Amino acid sequence: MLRRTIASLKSSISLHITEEKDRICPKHIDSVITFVLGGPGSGKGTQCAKIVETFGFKHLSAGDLLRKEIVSDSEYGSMILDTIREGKIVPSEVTVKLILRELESGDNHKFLIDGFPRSEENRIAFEHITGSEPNFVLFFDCPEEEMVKRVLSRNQGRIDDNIDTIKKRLKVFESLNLPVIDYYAKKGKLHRINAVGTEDEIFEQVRPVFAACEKKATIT
Ligand SMILES: Nc1ncnc2c1ncn2[C@@H]1O[C@H](COP(=O)(O)OP(=O)(O)OP(=O)(O)O)[C@@H](O)[C@H]1O
Ligand SMILES: Nc1ccn([C@@H]2O[C@H](COP(=O)(O)O)[C@@H](O)[C@H]2O)c(=O)n1
Ligand SMILES: [Mg+2]
Repeated sequence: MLRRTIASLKSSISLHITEEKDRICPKHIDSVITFVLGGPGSGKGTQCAKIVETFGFKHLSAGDLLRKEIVSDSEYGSMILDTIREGKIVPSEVTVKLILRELESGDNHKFLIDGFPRSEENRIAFEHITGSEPNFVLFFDCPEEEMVKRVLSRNQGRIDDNIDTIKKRLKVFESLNLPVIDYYAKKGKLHRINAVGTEDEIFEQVRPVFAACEKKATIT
């Protein structure tokens, strides 16, 4: 059902989704969708790798999908590159389209959507287009100083891993991403994780969230 609706949606997504007909409403969606949020360098990707290994989720990193789009022949490539270099947010329709393509591919129905939604605009676009909400949301809460230290020593050749872009990303995190985190906290969907400590220590806070989700799925 989800696949069919997404397939029909793929051709209809444009940069301005305003019409009712452009929505998909997978009411019977049986997927588990987890949003993974946190500032730059808070450890989202690192912890997602552990969740994949332990709980078999499929990891979709919005940033990775956008970076792949830059190196492909995408019409959006140069716009995405400029946006990432400036630490700003790519228009939601572009990012949601990339996420939907991944949700549609493969057999896995348990998804970690890392680095999304980064703004209320992202959140609303996802809800509007898919007609669905995340089952729960992880927030890796990390002090700025630690995030800056981690990003500057990441050494993966990312164009945004420099002090100027990090400062911009931190401002964007505070102004656009924190309201989304507050939104899910108010909805009772947020799991706040203290992102300071070793990778293993942090994962020991993450593990019970997914263990409870598995238990619930067994019972229902
Ligand atoms: N608990 C930790 N302690 C120290 N370093 C860590 C920890 N977790 C991750 N790192 C390191 O910090 C860097 C950033 O981690 P990661 O890429 O997982 O962050 P992220 O939240 O995905 O960042 P971004 O939003 O920029 O993609 C990496 O080099 C990673 O190895
Ligand atoms: N929802 C998103 C996610 C990311 N971006 C852009 O990509 C950059 C890198 O993202 P990471 O998750 O890999 O840190 C980010 O700074 C944004 O420029 C986006 O626009 N929308
Ligand atoms: Mg990451």
